Amino acid sequence: MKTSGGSDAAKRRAGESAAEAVADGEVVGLGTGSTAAHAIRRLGDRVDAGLDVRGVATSFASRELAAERGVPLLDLDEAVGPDAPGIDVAIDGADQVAVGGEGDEPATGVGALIKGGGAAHAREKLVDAAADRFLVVADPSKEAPVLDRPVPVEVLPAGRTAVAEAVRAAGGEPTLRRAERKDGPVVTDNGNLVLDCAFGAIDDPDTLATTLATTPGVVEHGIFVGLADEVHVGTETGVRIARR
Ligand SMILES: O=C[C@H](O)[C@H](O)[C@H](O)COP(=O)(O)O
Repeated sequence: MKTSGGSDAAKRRAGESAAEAVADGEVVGLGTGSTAAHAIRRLGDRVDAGLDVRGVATSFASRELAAERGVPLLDLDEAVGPDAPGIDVAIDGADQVAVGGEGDEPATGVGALIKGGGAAHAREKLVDAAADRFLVVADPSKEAPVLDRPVPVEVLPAGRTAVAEAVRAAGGEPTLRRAERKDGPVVTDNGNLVLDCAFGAIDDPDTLATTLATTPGVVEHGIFVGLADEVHVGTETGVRIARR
């Protein structure tokens, strides 16, 4: 599983805090990444202790971990739809979270997110957007007043050059994500490629999200606007919770 900056203890506090917010009987979206993994492990512990939940995985990795930890699973197609239970809450990590507050003040509010460092953002957005409540789990290294990390963009393989041109025309610099342990590109769980697109400071995430979403060949981009309800930020000593 991919890991990122920030201490594992802080990630664990964040993930466990969100897992504790899940109620008996709920359907839970299971995010991807090193922070969401802590939430899945804690949910597994709670299932062992008698909690009745069903998880909806956002990736091959989150499905595997949930199965290993004994969390019962539903496919997304079984969870949403006319006679389906729906998704009560999703717990997912982020690569960057726009928050209010200045300097050393505690973060206030939760704005747009950048996700997809693990190339799972397409399925994550499906699940996170379908949930009644979306809890982001993060460590302080993910908080920023303005989003400025490269935006992961999942593209159809045949569209990668055309999308890269469109990204340049929109003021971005695309880089094809390459695999660390094989020669060649990262291939997503959906069989597509990822362009990491650097735009510098993103002052208007909503407009950039629309531009990327309407570019032919883009399967999904990693800007999540207006979806997060809470962010659980694990620190070295505790957890801060900021709400939308
Ligand atoms: O594609 C991966 C996801 O969007 C992750 O939730 C995100 O990259 C954060 O991962 P981590 O908690 O490992 O930093």
